[in-house]
Amino acid sequence: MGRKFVVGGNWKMNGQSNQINEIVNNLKNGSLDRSAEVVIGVPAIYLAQVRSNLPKSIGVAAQNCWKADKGAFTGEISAPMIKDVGAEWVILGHSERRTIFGESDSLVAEKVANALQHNLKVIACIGETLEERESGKTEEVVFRQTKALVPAIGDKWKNVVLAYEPVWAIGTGKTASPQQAQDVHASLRKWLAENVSAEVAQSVRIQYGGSVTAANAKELAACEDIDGFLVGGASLKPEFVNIINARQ
Ligand SMILES: O=C[C@H](O)COP(=O)(O)O
Repeated sequence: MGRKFVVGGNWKMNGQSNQINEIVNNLKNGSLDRSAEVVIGVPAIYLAQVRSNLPKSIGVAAQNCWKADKGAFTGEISAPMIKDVGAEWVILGHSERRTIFGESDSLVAEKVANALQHNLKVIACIGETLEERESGKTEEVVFRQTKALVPAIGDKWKNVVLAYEPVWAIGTGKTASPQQAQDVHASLRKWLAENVSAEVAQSVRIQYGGSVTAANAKELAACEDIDGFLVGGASLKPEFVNIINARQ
C-alpha cells in the first residue's frame, strides 16, 4: 500500500488571533485534496483555540514538548497537556530547537520517547547544515540523528513521520532541488532497511522541509521517496492550500 501524503504547516512563533483566524478559515473553506493528511503546528498558547476551530480531519501539532509529564519546568509544556487540549501531534527536533535552544540528539530522543508513550504522533526533524553538506557529511549527520531516535521509537514507527529539513534551505528561499531531496530520502530509507526493518523503511513517511512554496511543491511531490512537506513561511499564506494539493 502506498504511503499517505502528509503536509505539515509549522507556524513557528508567528501569528496572533487575527491572522490565525484567517489561516484557519482558509483551511476550512479551501478545497483540500482528501487523500492528503494535513497537520498544523501551532504556537502552544493557541493550540486549544485552533483545535476547536478546525475540523477533526486536520491534525493539530504542538511545536515542542518536554520529556517529563509535570513538575518544576518553568515555561515548558508536557505531552499530557497537548493531549488534554485535543491536539494529536508534536513536532520534535526541529533544527531551530537544536541550534537556538541547544537540543542534542539524545534530548530529542527522550522527548520523542515520552511523546509516543502518551500516544501523541510525532514529526521528528533531521537535517544537515550547509557546512556539513559542503564537507560531504549529509548522510553521516542524518543517519546519526535518525539512529538516536531508533530506540526512542521502538515499535511505534506508525506514529512517526520523519521530516528531512536541510538547515541551509530553511527560511532562506534556497530549496533543495528535487534530486537533492530525493537522494537523501532514498538514502534514509536504505539506512532504515538496514538498521530497523524493511517494513519500516517501506512504510515510514518522510517529509521534505525547507523553503517549500506553491511554485516548487509539485516537482518535489513527484519524487518517489518524498511523502509530504513540513512547510514554514508558506504555511502562513493562502498558497498553503496549493501545497497541500501538490499531488493533485
Ligand atoms: O518546519 C519548517 C521548516 O523549518 C521550513 O521552513 P520554511 O518553509 O520557512 O523554509
